[in-house]
Amino acid sequence: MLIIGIAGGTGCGKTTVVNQIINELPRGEVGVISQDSYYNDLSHLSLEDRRRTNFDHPQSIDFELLEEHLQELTAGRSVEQPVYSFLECNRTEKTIPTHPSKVMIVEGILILTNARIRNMFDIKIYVHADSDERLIRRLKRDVNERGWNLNETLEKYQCNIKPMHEQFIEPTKEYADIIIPNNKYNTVAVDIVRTIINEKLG
Ligand SMILES: Nc1ncnc2c1ncn2[C@@H]1O[C@H](COP(=O)(O)OP(=O)(O)O)[C@@H](O)[C@H]1O
Ligand SMILES: Nc1ccn([C@@H]2O[C@H](COP(=O)(O)O)[C@@H](O)[C@H]2O)c(=O)n1
Repeated sequence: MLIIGIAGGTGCGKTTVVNQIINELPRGEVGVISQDSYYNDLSHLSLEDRRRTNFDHPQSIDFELLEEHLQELTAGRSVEQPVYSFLECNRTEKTIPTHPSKVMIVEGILILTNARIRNMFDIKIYVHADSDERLIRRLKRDVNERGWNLNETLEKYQCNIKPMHEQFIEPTKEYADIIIPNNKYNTVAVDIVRTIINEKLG
């Protein structure tokens, strides 16, 4: 199994790049694991307290479960990937059966911060977009899709998102084998990654 890690700050376009990469590949040959599925279980907290959590700090992620799942998949066994609710700020009771495949893509802002996870990746990719571009995309998404208003999103950006990005996420760019500039849609970079995957799929 070839495991590809795709990191980068919030709104840089990781999900979009992953979808572009897998769009023209044979279904079932490439699996995707999202870091969002591995946010810690916060069922013991009220929704109000969950909404106050710093979701941009590495400690917000259950890296042990992510590592266990990657080990299981590498060993050829299926796992139950948790399903996350951004509106509830918590894991739901649902899971998605995730089966081993020739290529597994793992994407998330913090996935390169954890050395054990990082060392499991055959290829490490960092998607870069300028911070103003990312903030604009993030504002639109949080307000339209994730249940936050404009002021809440700007406050989160100043208190958590920006400082955590500078402290934990941006420095992981140095681990990347490939950096994809994504201020604009980057079809050339996507084609290159797809070519690498196609070679693996044989
Ligand atoms: N290159 C790009 N140019 C303009 N908008 C983009 C680009 N890449 C992604 N987007 C948009 O930005 C938003 C965030 O993208 P997404 O892929 O969800 O980022 P991430 O997964 O890194 O948070 C989405 O609305 C997406 O359509
Ligand atoms: N309940 C939550 C959990 C996380 N977030 C934010 O998601 C961002 C990471 O996801 P991307 O798709 O943007 O990579 C991260 O910056 C968290 O702040 C959230 O808003 N609500």
